[in-house]
Amino acid sequence: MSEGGAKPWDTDPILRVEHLTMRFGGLTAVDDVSFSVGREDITALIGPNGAGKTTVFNCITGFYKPTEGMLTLDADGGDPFYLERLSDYEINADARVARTFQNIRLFPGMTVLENLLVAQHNVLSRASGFSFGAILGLGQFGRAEQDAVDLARSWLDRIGLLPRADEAAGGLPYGDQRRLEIARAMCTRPKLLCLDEPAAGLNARESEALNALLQTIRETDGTAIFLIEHDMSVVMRISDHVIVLDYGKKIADGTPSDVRNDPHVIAAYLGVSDEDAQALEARP
Ligand SMILES: Nc1ncnc2c1ncn2[C@@H]1O[C@H](COP(=O)(O)OP(=O)(O)OP(=O)(O)O)[C@@H](O)[C@H]1O
Repeated sequence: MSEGGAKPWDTDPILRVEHLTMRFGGLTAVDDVSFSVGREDITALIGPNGAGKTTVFNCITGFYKPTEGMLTLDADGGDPFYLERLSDYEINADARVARTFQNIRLFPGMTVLENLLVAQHNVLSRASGFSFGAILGLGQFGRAEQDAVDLARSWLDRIGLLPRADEAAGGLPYGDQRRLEIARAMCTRPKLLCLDEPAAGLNARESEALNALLQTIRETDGTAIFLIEHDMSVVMRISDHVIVLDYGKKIADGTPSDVRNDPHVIAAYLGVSDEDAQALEARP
């Protein structure tokens, strides 16, 4: 594990996870895990199958209520959001945490553009005041609707799908569907974007396009990215910070080069015993 002074993600975190524990009956899926997610970072959560990665995600995004622990999301100087106390709806709409899932969850029969408009239904519902004027497209609602279309089209432009705006989303190639899902999450203007295995099933070219998209989000949108990923080429190339879980516990936390050379991480991935890991660590 990396040692030394304070890391950038500790000095300016958007999210602090403290002593997170999640038990399912007798099984401890996540065991007293603490880490920070930096405001301007791409942070990766990695680990072998069953290590507890998705469970951590589900706690942060409100799908599970943690058994123990605090999840504090910074609120631009206002009162922070304590995510462990909020519903998944509040975490998304108020704390502005968006997520994607391991399996694609677009509406395949809707058009590409409609998928991005559906994502903005909270803003549109608020602007409508649920009124008759909204049905007629009047006043505030008319403007909000135009803003929603403009935002959706600007995202389609960024991911190169504007020419296919009116096609059914289900007919897009897999890599385009993955990037459309990320664009859909970004249409909610999140402060923290959580991506569950975004590179799963992508070929090398699609993976390249994904990397480029994530880097531009980090650089131009001011959205922190937190991702679970098995594809080490993606993790090592685009992450600023990598956290490694094994059997529910954090075993490493540092820069990509810190964790790449960590004997505990090597041992976890190769399935060697703790004793062998110690021997690896003791080697000059
Ligand atoms: N709802 C649940 N009920 C009971 N056990 C669960 C539940 N969700 C996860 N687990 C268990 O918790 C442990 C961690 O699972 P989790 O899905 O978080 O791991 P993971 O690191 O995301 O794995 P993978 O890389 O295979 O997706 C596993 O033993 C899993 O079977």
